[in-house]
Amino acid sequence: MKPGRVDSTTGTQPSPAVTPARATLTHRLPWLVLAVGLGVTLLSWTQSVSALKEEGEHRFNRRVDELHNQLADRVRVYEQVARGAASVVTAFPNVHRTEWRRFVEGLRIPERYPGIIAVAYARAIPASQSANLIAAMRGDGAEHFRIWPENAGPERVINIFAAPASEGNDRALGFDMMSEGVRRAAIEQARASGEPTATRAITLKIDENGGTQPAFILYQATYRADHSTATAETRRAAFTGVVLTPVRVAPLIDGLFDGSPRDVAIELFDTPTVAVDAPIHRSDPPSRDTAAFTTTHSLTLGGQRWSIRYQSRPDAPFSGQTWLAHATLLGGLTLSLALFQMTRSMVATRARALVLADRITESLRRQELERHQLFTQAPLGIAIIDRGGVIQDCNLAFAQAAGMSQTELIGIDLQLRAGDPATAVALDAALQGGRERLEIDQPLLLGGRRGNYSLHVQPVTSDGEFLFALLFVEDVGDRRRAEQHIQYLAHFDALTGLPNRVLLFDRIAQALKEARRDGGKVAVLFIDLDRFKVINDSLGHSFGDEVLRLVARRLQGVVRESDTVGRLGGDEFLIVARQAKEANDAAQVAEKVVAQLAKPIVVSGQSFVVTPSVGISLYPDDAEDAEGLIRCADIAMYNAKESGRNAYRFVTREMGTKSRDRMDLEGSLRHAIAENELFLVYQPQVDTVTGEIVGMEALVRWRHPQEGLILPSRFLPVAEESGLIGPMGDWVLAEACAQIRRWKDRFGLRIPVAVNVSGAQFRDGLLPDKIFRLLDAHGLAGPELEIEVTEGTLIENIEGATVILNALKRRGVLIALDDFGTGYSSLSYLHRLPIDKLKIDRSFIHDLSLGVSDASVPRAIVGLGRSLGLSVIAEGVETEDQLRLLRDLTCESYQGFLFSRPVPVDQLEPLLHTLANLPKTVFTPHPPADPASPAP
Ligand SMILES: Nc1nc2c(ncn2[C@@H]2O[C@H](COP(=O)(O)O[C@H]3[C@@H](O)[C@H](n4cnc5c(=O)[nH]c(N)nc54)O[C@@H]3COP(=O)(O)O)[C@@H](O)[C@H]2O)c(=O)[nH]1
Repeated sequence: MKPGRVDSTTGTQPSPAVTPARATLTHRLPWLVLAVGLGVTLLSWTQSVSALKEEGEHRFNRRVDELHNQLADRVRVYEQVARGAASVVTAFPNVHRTEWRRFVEGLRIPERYPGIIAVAYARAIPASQSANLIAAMRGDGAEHFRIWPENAGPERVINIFAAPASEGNDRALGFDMMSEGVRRAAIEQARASGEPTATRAITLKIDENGGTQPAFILYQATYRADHSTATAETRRAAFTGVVLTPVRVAPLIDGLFDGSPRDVAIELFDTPTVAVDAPIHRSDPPSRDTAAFTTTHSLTLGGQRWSIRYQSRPDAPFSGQTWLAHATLLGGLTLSLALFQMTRSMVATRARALVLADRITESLRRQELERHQLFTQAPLGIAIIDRGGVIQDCNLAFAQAAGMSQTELIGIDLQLRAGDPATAVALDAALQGGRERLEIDQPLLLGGRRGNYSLHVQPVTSDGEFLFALLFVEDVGDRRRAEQHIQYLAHFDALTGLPNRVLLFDRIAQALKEARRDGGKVAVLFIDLDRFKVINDSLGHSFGDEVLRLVARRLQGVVRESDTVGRLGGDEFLIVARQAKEANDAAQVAEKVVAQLAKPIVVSGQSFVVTPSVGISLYPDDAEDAEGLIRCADIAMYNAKESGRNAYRFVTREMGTKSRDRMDLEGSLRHAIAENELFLVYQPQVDTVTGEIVGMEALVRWRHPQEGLILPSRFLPVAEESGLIGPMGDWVLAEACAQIRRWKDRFGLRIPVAVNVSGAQFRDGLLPDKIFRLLDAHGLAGPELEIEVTEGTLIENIEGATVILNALKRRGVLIALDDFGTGYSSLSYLHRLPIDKLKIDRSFIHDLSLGVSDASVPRAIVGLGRSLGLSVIAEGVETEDQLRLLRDLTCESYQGFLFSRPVPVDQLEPLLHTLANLPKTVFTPHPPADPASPAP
């Protein structure tokens, strides 16, 4: 696939999955390994144990052979000893017992023949010769010799010699061997066979008192030398006695281990088999443990067949290196477990790797899809070009920007088709590894459409090797247009299309430069439309906008091309007249302005005249820079307004002073609020019939440290213009609420106190919250306070005013409409607003007394109030005539110098005191001195 092109089929390629069967096998693999490992271990261990056993058995057998042969040899030797001793007796039938002893001692029995107790000789005699034998023996020195047991039988075989000498052997002398069955049987067999013959296991006479010690006696018969011993019969006839060799079994067996390890336990049976489990001798005490190896051999001993059972002792090292088997087992187990763990971890690692691989695949798939989406869906035109500048692929946005189809574009050589040389250069640079960005305003490609494009070329490399380049194309036409629009808005007034303040300053600066160079003059005309606010408020903003557009066109018509007409904002326009040689030139322009605007304007079928007030300033006469010139023209414009409107004025020095005074006043007022120079005076409101005080109006005053008392008519306009009306109004409200609280506390005040609220206070929308906080702070319910607003304030924003007044009304605050009658005659709003009271403007009351009015307006207002359920109060009542007229008109209350001027708190308090003491007080007009109000 070409770089960057995404095949949707690859996008849905399934991720590699592990089949369930394979997963199960993989899962079981560690257990399989463990099983095989354990199997092999068990096998190796069994084989190893069996090999060790075989080897042990072999060793054991060898050892047993060695012991058995040794035993057999001994027995043979003992037989030889018996035979040898018998030969001595045969050769020397009269051998003396001392010679016998010498002979036996010469054999060195204790060292050489373990187990043999003695080598003795017993003579065979008939019982009849017993006395002779006793006599012979005693005669030979054996003084105590006797035959025992006496009279045992006719045939006697009497023990006459026993060596080596010992107490036991001596005790055995005289014993008749034939007296006891086992011995007799053996002697008879020995006599018959002529061969050494052993008894079965017996207890020797010498041991009879010393505990059981198994032993046997080896008999060898002796015969007369001169007699034939060829047959059993002849041997019986030639029989002279027996050489007897008593042998204790224990030393015989123990002797086998002299000089070798005691590694085999031996059990001796005096029977041909070991079926009878009662050995005559055990070399070791019986053990509960089964011996590792056992074998049984037979031994012919003095013609008897004995059995010998050999058993390996537990501590005998026949099995050799048994640890090897254990080591094999242990090693095998360890290896199996290790392999199990290893496989398990390998399987786990593999599983993790598979999951990871799946994730990576999934992530790659997603990336691929994202790339695909990005490429195809991007609003940015993207093309992939190869090293030669040929398009390999492109998205729809690119094709749209190029004005060709994607199919047409693929394969096109961009460098050849670039709409301008800069594009070709950028491409060249990119293909050589650089990076280029440029904006072109040409057809992008042949066949493309003209427009603004931002072109960005990005080479893509891998390990420093160029792969392809990405070409991003963005249609920046909208952006350019937006920039141009912003540029336009920054310098032109959106409503009229005239230069705005910024451009006006620039134009003035240009004109000043020119004037400085040429020594000419520049005139600045500040134009403000008279009473435009009234038009705007009463006829609507779109109407007002249309008026402003028409005025702008007319103003453009009165100036030369080199002059500039601009709009400062609102209804304020500015004309910058270049090359004004003298003031008169400027005056002519101003006259033209006045004349042009004197012509009626028709908007929406309504014809009317908008007059201007024009102020003029001149460079270099009045100011040196744009700001100074505009300020001077503004001052002059005010002067024109003050002097009756629809006129023009040149700025003068006096005007400047007046304006400066205004500025000074603003500074002082700012200071006054902070320094508590403001204070309130209160004017009572009185019932026209009863003369009772029914309310009070709070009016602000300023005690200037130098100028003394300043009235609101002087500082309120400055406060309004400078924005100080906000903090000032807040102060008035706070002070009035605090005073109401004090009066309530001192006099139980029950009448409302009215406070004037300006349009600015109304506009910021925070008024209700501010008032609620004050009421709460002073513990007032709401109806103790009355808010006086003018019609103008309400008309400015009737919707907003409705919200604010409703909020105040909900809290119980009273609302009075001030200066009523002077406004906009649009009374339709009245029934929609929560108003309590109408205040007839004092101009109507004044006119009444002069007789210039027929009281129709006050009458109408009283009627209107009644029909709407509102109370009506007249202000500015100075005379009894006026009061009488008002009473006749049934106007409920009045306010004016007739009753009282606005007075400071201390002067009002005696009245309030009286009010507090009288349930229903009737105040007679009693105007107290008012140092805080001018005389009428
Ligand atoms: N926003 C605020 N406006 C205020 C505040 N205090 C006053 N004002 C407004 O300033 C205007 C001038 O007020 P002021 O100089 O106080 O004059 C008031 C009275 O002194 C005067 N008056 C009262 N009786 C008579 C009279 O018999 N003859 C006569 N010639 N003048 C009289 O009228 C003024 C009260 O007017 P009004 O408020 O419309 O009831 C004036 O518009 C004040 O509203 C303030 O704190 N905030």
